[in-house]
Amino acid sequence: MQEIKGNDYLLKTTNLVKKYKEYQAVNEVSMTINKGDIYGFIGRNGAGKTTFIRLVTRLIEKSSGTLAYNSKKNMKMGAVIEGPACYPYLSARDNLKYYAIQKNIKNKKRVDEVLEFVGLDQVDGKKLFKDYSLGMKQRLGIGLAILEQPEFLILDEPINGLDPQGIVEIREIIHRLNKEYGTTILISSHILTELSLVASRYGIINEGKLIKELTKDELEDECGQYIVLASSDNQQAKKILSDSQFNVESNGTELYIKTEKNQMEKVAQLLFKQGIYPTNYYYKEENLEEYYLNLIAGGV
Ligand SMILES: Nc1ncnc2c1ncn2[C@@H]1O[C@H](COP(=O)(O)OP(=O)(O)OP(=O)(O)O)[C@@H](O)[C@H]1O
Repeated sequence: MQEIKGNDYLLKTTNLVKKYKEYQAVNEVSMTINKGDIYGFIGRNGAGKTTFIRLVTRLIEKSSGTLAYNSKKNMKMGAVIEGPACYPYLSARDNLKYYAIQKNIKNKKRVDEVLEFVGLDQVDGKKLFKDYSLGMKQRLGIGLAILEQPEFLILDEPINGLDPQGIVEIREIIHRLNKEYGTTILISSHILTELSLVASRYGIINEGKLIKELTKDELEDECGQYIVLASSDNQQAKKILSDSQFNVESNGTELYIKTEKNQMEKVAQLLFKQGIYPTNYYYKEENLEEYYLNLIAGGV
């Protein structure tokens, strides 16, 4: 686990609980989000992601535990929770202008800056929010959330239902916000492969409990790397490889040899010498999705 130095964290929760009657939607979650993180918050439907996000944005009251921000008294926070909250009969510009007035934003150029930042500056000004594509709606939602240049941005399932192009656009916005403005971002999703392209740290929640927190590097280390082998005699192959100190598991039809890619030749030679011939032989690196499914199943 990455060491958290004194003041590096932005948000720290300790044993945070949200109960609905006897049901613990968030169950003793101790999470740390560091300044500058793009924190990928992973969990399947009903795992407790939105409830946790509503707690940290103080939309709902916690039942117990602590929640601490390490920032100035009035830290600016922006959020898009359960879809963008925009006026359907206003254009992007008018939606932004309306929020700018509400939030008392004096900088007259800010609306144009945001429109450009989220790629909506070229959209026909007569087009209303209700007629936007889902991707445009999400981008405007993010635009509203960043109007005040928040230190912390929370995006709840921002890529749900988007087409590949829409996903790429949101990903670019997230990267730019983090790199150019140093915005700390919490992004929840169950589209794990997509999350793995943006997140620098991960928290995995299941049935209300945070079951794992890890950095991108730690995830790469923990994701399994193995040779997959089917052969003329799997049982004998397993014995030969185990005798040579390889860590081998079998699923009945294939062997999984936990080792590095550069061992492929050695493994093949060991088997050939004993007259065993592969019928299928390849190297596999487990991705975030497979790691997560294994973790949820208690397999890691
Ligand atoms: N206001 C509420 N009253 C009672 N139960 C609730 C309430 N809000 C959420 N829950 C329950 O808490 C659990 C967690 O819900 P939550 O919406 O946080 O999950 P989620 O991970 O965001 O899922 P999804 O991806 O489907 O939005 C669910 O079982 C849900 O039914």
